Amino acid sequence: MIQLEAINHSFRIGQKGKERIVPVLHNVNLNVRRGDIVAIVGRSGSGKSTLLNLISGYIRPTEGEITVSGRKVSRLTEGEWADFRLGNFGFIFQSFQLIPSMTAYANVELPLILKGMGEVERRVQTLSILKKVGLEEYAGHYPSELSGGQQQRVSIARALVVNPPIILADEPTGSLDSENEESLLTFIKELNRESGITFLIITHDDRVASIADHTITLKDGVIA
Ligand SMILES: Nc1ncnc2c1ncn2[C@@H]1O[C@H](COP(=O)(O)OP(=O)(O)OP(=O)(O)O)[C@@H](O)[C@H]1O
Repeated sequence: MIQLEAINHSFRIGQKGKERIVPVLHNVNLNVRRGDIVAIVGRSGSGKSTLLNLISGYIRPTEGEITVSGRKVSRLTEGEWADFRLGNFGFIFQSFQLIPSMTAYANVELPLILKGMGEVERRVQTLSILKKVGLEEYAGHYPSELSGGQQQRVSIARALVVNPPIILADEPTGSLDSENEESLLTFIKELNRESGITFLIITHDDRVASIADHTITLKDGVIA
C-alpha cells in the first residue's frame, strides 16, 4: 500500500550563501501493507513528522522512491498531488485543525466540495458520515461549541468523508482525555476491521501503539 525505498531526506536551512544542510532521514525503507495499522514512534526530532510529510507529498524526498497505492508519487507535480491526496488520504491531527468559522457540517462537507461533488450527493454523504461518528445532532455546531472528543470526531468524519483507503494521523489522541482516547482507539480498530482502512499513526503513547499491527521506531532518522 505504501512503500518507501532508500529514502534520504535533508532540509536546507539559512539564508542564501550561508545555507546549511540538515540531514533528517537516512536510508529509510518501509512497506506498509493494505489493512495494516502501523504506529511510528520515536523521540522528539527523530523524523516522524518528516516521514508523514514525505508520504503525503507536502515535501519531496532528497533521494529515494515512494509508492502509494501502486503509484510512484515522488515525481507527481503539485497539482497532481492535490488530486492524489484527496483520493487516497484522510488526515487526523492532534489539534483537530477544524475551521473555526464553519459548522461541523461545513467542515466535513469541505473535502467533497474540493472534489467537485454535487450538492445533493454532498448532503447525503456528509450527514451519513456525521451519523457514523455519532454527531448528527451537532451538525450545526461550531468547533468552539463542541468538546475536544467531539471536535476530534468531526475531524475524523472530515477524514472519512471521501472514503480514503489510507488515514495518516499525527498524535491523534494527544489532546484527548483517557476516556475519549479509548473511544477513538476503538473506533480506529472498527474502521480498520470493517472498512479495511490502512492507518499510519505517529504517537508517543504506548496505548495507541498497542492497537497497531506493527510499530516502527525512528531513532535519529533511522529505522531502529
Ligand atoms: N522544514 C524544516 N526545515 C528544517 N529543518 C526541519 C524542518 N522540518 C523538520 N526539521 C528538522 O528535522 C528533524 C526532525 O523533525 P520532525 O518534525 O520530523 O521530528 P518528529 O520526530 O516529528 O518530532 P516531534 O515528536 O517533536 O514532532 C528536527 O531536527 C527538525 O528540526
